[in-house]
Amino acid sequence: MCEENPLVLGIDIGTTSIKVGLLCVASNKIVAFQTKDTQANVPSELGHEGHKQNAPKIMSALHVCVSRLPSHLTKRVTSIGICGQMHGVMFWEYDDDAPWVKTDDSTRYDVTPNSVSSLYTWQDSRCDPEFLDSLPRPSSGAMLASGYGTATIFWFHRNRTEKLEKYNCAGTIQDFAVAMLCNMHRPVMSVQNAKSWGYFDVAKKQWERGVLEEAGFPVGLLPEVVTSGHQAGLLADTWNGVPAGIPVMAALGDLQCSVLSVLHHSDDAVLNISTSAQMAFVLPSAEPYISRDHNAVIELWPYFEGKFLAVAATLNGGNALATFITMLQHWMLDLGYHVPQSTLWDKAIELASKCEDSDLEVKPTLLGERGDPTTHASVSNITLGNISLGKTFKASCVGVITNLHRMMPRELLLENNISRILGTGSALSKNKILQEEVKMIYQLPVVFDSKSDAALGAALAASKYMNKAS
Ligand SMILES: Nc1ncnc2c1ncn2[C@@H]1O[C@H](COP(=O)(O)OP(=O)(O)O)[C@@H](O)[C@H]1O
Ligand SMILES: O=C(CO)[C@@H](O)[C@H](O)[C@H](O)[C@H](O)COP(=O)(O)O
Repeated sequence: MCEENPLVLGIDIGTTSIKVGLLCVASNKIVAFQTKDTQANVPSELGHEGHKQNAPKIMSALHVCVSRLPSHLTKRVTSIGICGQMHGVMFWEYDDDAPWVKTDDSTRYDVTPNSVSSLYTWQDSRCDPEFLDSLPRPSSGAMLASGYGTATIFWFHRNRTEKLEKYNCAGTIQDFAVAMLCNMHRPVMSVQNAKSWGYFDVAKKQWERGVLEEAGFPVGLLPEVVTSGHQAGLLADTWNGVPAGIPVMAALGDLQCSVLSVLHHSDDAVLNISTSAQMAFVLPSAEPYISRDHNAVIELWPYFEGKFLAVAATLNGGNALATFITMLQHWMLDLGYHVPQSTLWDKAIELASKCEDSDLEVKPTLLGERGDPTTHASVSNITLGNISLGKTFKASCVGVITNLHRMMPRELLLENNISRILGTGSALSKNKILQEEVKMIYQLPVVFDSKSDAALGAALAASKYMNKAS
């Protein structure tokens, strides 16, 4: 069915890895897929408060992924949808010259290192509670947290002014990718990503410029905002066989695309566990309302077609388990043994699967939470009988799901007529311990579809919404 049908290229620029897929429009199936860890984390001059990634390295991983797609398929691509890690911000300069140079072999763009900044991600915690309290309150009443783009820009404006003066553009990493592919002098940003930056009024589809200007915020850096699903531009050059001139959608949020990739019924919730983790469901009405009877920690995020997602978003998902594995690897190295992380993952999951249960109690909140940034991780109820590797890893997995359940309990799902959970995200699809704990803690039917992810969602969004009146 897909032999000659048009294909859509979907891209997810995640915090840990890039995912790219080719969607056959006729069958709505992915016909080719590539993924690559970006390994882009760089040490921050602020220590653990700062979380920076090397943007040129992320773009390089993107080019490698797309170059590995079969060329007989990439030449059939008719549009591109891109999503990625929300909230983060990077800066770049596009004056007379672009901060990227297309290579002659049409395989990639080389980003000019000193024309772009690092990516300051959603995990960045430089904006401590005292700094956040010094900022104007968003008039929309929405949350503002460390790692949100506008908060990070405020921090640089007040602490590293000279740094901001070097750049005239700002956006998420996925906005930068779209600007690069379409050779745009200024980026555009979708409502989904604008909301994730803070100081954005979704109803008016506008930045809260008045509040920001009054506080001295460099509003000239704010991108133009467009409807989610809007076309940003046209592919400026042939790219690994993908033909020049095809439409490229304004970049979307990874969470919304993860949901779109798997959600088919209004009584389904979507659990994404990637570097972070979220439980989300679509609110039926355009007027978002969610009962706040529980001590649930729910945010409302713009979805598609004017609808909203009710979301419990924790800062501590796959990253907490990855930190445990990295810690193990470092201990082994200290003892003189190099053990690949893949071996440690496999062994930890294997040993944990042999444990009936674990009464070790792990609170995995290494990064705190947006609603409680000063909290940290802890391990309690340690005995002589529960400190094996298997029991410790199992307790860590239980802790990740228990923490998310605290933010969006089973009762709240039932109140909103949710009868099933759909699982996405590599941390979930690769880890059967997490999968078992979701079923145990939520006591609902759970379906895991490793083929559904944000890259598929980005392609579906481009196919369904781009250049369609909505
Ligand atoms: N071999 C593995 N086995 C199980 N889980 C893994 C393995 N490798 C990575 N992970 C988990 O996958 C997470 C990254 O998931 P991914 O979907 O790539 O993230 P993102 O979309 O945020 O870039 C890591 O934080 C880690 O918890
Ligand atoms: O705050 C939210 C939105 O609810 C988070 O889900 C946010 O989208 C994610 O943490 C970031 O986009 C990073 O996502 P990922 O790299 O973990 O997939």
